Amino acid sequence: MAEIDSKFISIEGIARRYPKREGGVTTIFENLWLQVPRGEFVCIIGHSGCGKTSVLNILAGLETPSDGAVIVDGQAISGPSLDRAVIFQGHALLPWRTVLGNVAYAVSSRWRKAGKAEVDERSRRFIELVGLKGSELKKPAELSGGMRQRVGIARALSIEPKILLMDEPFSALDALTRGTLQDEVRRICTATGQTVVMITHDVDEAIYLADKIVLMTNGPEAMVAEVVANPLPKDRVRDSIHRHEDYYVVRNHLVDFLVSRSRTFRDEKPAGYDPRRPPIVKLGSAAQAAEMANTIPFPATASARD
Ligand SMILES: Nc1ncnc2c1ncn2[C@@H]1O[C@H](COP(=O)(O)OP(=O)(O)OP(=O)(O)O)[C@@H](O)[C@H]1O
Repeated sequence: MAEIDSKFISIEGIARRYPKREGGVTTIFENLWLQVPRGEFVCIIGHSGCGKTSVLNILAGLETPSDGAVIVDGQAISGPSLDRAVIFQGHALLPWRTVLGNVAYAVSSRWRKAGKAEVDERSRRFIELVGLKGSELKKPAELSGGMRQRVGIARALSIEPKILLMDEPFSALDALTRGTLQDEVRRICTATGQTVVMITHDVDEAIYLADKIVLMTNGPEAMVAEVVANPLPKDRVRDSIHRHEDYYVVRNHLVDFLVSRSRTFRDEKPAGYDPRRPPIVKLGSAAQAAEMANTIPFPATASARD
C-alpha cells in the first residue's frame, strides 16, 4: 500500500514524437519518468514548447504517448476517465446550461444511478465551495472570466477525481482573481488531500501551491532535470510567504533554472544523473536539516584527545 501510494502516479519512460513536414521525426521528449505520491500537489515548470501540455494530456488520457506508459493507482491509463478531472486555461463550460446544470452534468455522469435530489445537493455543495452560491441559475455568458473558471473548478472537484489535472488554469485571469482562486484551490486541495498535477509558467504560483516543483529542460528532447521539494511550511499564507527565510532561496533556484540551466542542462548533466530517477532537490532550511541528519555524531565515548 505504501509503495502504491508513493507511486500513485507513475510516469514510466514516456515519449512524444511528431513527424516532421520535411520527413523524419521531432522528439519533444522521451524517456520521461516521474512519480507523484498520493495527496501531493505537483507543479510542472518549463519553457514554452518543452511538452508540458503533452505530458498533462497523456496523464488525462487525451493523448497516447509514442512510447512508455502511465500507471495511476496501479492501473495503466488507456483513455480519458472520470477518475482524472482536467481544468484547462479556458473553462470549457456548456454555454446552454446554467452553473448548476454544468456541474450537475458532471455529477450525474460520474454517478449514473444517483437521483436528481442527490445530484442537485452535491452540485450545490461544490458551487458553494468555490464561492458561487447565488449564481446557480446563471448561464456562462452572464459570468465573469473568474466566475467561469470557478465553475470549471467546482465541476472538476464535484466528481471527486483521483487526480486533478490543471493546465495553466489561472493564467487568463486578472491578478486579484488569480490570487483568490489560488487560495481557494489550495484550501480545498489541502483539506481533501487531493492529488494534483498542474502546469504553470508562474514561479510564484508554483511556490505558493506546490509540494514539489518539476523542472523541465527546453525542448525538443526535453527532460525532467530535477524535482524541487518546496521547503516552505505547509501552512504558508500568501500575504507573508515572501518573508519566509527560504522563499528567495527556492525562488532564485527556479528562476536560475529557467534563465540558464533549462538550456544548458542537457550538456552539463550532474554526475550520476539518471532520467529514471530525477533528483529530488532540497533547498534552504530543509537542506540544512537533511545535512545535519546525515552528520555522523562523535561516539559517546570519544574525547577531544581521540
Ligand atoms: N499535433 C502536433 N504536431 C506537431 N507538433 C506538435 C503537435 N502538438 C504539439 N506539437 C509540438 O510539441 C511541442 C510541445 O507542445 P506542448 O503544447 O506540449 O508544449 P508546452 O510546454 O505545453 O508549451 P506552452 O507552454 O507554450 O503551452 C511544441 O513544440 C509543439 O509545437
